[in-house]
Amino acid sequence: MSEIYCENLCITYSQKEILHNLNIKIRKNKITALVGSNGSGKSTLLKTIARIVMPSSGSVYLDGKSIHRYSSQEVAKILAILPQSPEAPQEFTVERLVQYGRFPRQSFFGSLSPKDYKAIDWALEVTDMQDLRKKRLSDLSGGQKQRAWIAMALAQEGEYLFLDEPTTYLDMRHQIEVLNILENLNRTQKKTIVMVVHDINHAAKIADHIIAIKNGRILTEGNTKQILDEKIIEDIFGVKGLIISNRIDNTPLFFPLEVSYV
Ligand SMILES: Nc1ncnc2c1ncn2[C@@H]1O[C@H](COP(=O)(O)OP(=O)(O)OP(=O)(O)O)[C@@H](O)[C@H]1O
Repeated sequence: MSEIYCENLCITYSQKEILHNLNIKIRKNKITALVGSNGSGKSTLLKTIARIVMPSSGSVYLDGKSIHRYSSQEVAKILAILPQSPEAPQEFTVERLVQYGRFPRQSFFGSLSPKDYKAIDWALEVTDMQDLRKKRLSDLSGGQKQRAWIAMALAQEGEYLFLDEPTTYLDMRHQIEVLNILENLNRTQKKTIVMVVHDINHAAKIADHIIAIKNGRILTEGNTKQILDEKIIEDIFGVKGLIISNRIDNTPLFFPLEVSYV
């Protein structure tokens, strides 16, 4: 199992430092949620860990070597990233999209092997997309589309799955559906998942570890019980509210009340 961590990570855009000196170790076989207000640097952090953005100083290490010294194909065999608004030609079928997930593993001749077909079938099965595999992306609902993209990322068969706001734009039912798929993937396949999530209750529902980013720094990190705290959430999001208890399993939930101006 590969190991990913970052040391003294700084990111600069147009001479402005966005992320300042971050040290993070990704917990293997766990779900980590990155939370924080708009513009705090969550997506930038996710993209840097996934080798898409180059740090201005510090490094992301994959098995002890800077991730930026691996080829993109080597990295793609280990991690798959689903960006915030992925795009593909709308006439693509689900199957065709998912096939692209096999790209880093395909032979020089680019033809799909029985192993590729097996991985594609598995990814469609896990995301409950088998019946929709011949449908065009243009004919899918938002929730189905998101599942198709998750299937594509899964077909890569990496140990790590990085997702940027996978539940955004989905209605409540589809949000829960996607969270359940991710939770199952982690619990049954031991996938290590790192996801940017806006809804703190979603993070609390499935994450083993929550990292709160504020102004490009780690404000705090911990498990659900440690982070689901009225003062901490006010600090992260600038919102006052109440921690209430889910009467089914007593897990904490945050109920927002008002904007905090402190
Ligand atoms: N390519 C870019 N060039 C210049 N500045 C950028 C670029 N991408 C992001 N930024 C800036 O970096 C900061 C962090 O952005 P980022 O998208 O990482 O935040 P975020 O926490 O993911 O926000 P959101 O929750 O709104 O998606 C913001 O101020 C943003 O404007």
